[in-house]
Amino acid sequence: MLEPIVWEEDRLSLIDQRKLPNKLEYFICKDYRDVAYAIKEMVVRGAPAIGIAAAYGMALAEINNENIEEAYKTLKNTRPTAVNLFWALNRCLKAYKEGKSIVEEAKRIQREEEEVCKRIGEIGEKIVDDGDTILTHCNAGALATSKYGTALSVIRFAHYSGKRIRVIADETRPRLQGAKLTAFELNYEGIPVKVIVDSSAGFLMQRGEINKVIVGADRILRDGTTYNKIGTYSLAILAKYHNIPFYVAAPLSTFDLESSEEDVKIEERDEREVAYIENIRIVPEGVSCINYAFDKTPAELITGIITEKGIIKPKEEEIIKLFKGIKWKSQ
Ligand SMILES: CSC[C@H]1O[C@H](OP(=O)(O)O)[C@H](O)[C@@H]1O
Repeated sequence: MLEPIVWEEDRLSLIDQRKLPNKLEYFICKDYRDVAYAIKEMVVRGAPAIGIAAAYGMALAEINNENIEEAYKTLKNTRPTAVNLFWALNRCLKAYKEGKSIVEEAKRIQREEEEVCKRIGEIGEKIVDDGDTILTHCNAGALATSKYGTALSVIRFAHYSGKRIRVIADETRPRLQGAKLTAFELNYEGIPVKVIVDSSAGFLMQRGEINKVIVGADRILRDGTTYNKIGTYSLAILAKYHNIPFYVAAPLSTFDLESSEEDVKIEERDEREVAYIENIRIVPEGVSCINYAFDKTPAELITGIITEKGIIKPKEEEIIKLFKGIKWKSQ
């Protein structure tokens, strides 16, 4: 399986996801600034993955004897929507303030998230039926989490269990995580996958060619409102209209029990991501673009949330129960 995040004691090596699928190369981070750059420029992306990378950014600040508070602030300001980033940074800052090793805390976070993603797959594969065609959006795979993935972990474990599934990955404009990353990951492991343009999803649903939709998440509020890659909300509406089950797969580190919708900043990225494809301008000069990187899906459009502690309905009382007996701070 791919290893997108590799800690090598004095450096952090990240698969440069901007270069996939044509080149499999590592981007080397020697200090926390390199990690901040890698997160902001999407060398590494995906909610759990950016949390783990940021944790190692703090670890690099520790071994380089740099200002930990400065490193924390720089890394915290890279991307605003995925709550895993803040959850991981706060765990590292707490370890530092308690006189513990940040390096060891970062390693612990990576190990835990990998284990959690495995559990999500083992639990979630039960909602997949033999013969299903599953639509997924963006990339919620090993490349987004360090190992297994979330939505792709469910898909992987269904495949491993012998279920004959087919995956439809929509390309996910503008950064094309579906076409470039999900298709790469699944093809790399021999899991049948086809790529479609984003606007085909509704037509395939109308033709009865999609049995389930499974996506990842970047932040889930206590009322089940789910923030994920732009286009997720549209898919949820389409799935509802066509009575197709719509699942979100996410670890507890993606839940944010403290924030309300007003608190959540939806990242707006450089409009050149929309205006250019592979350095060729496709939008007339002088015409500007809108480039929200995420949208929000209300709980009533979600069939279930697959977590490492089980599959729940997106209801506040079920979400709160996930955290029963756990001391947990999202922010
Ligand atoms: C398993 S979380 C993956 C999540 O993150 C992606 O966003 P980005 O590629 O911009 O980091 C997308 O929302 C995925 O669902």
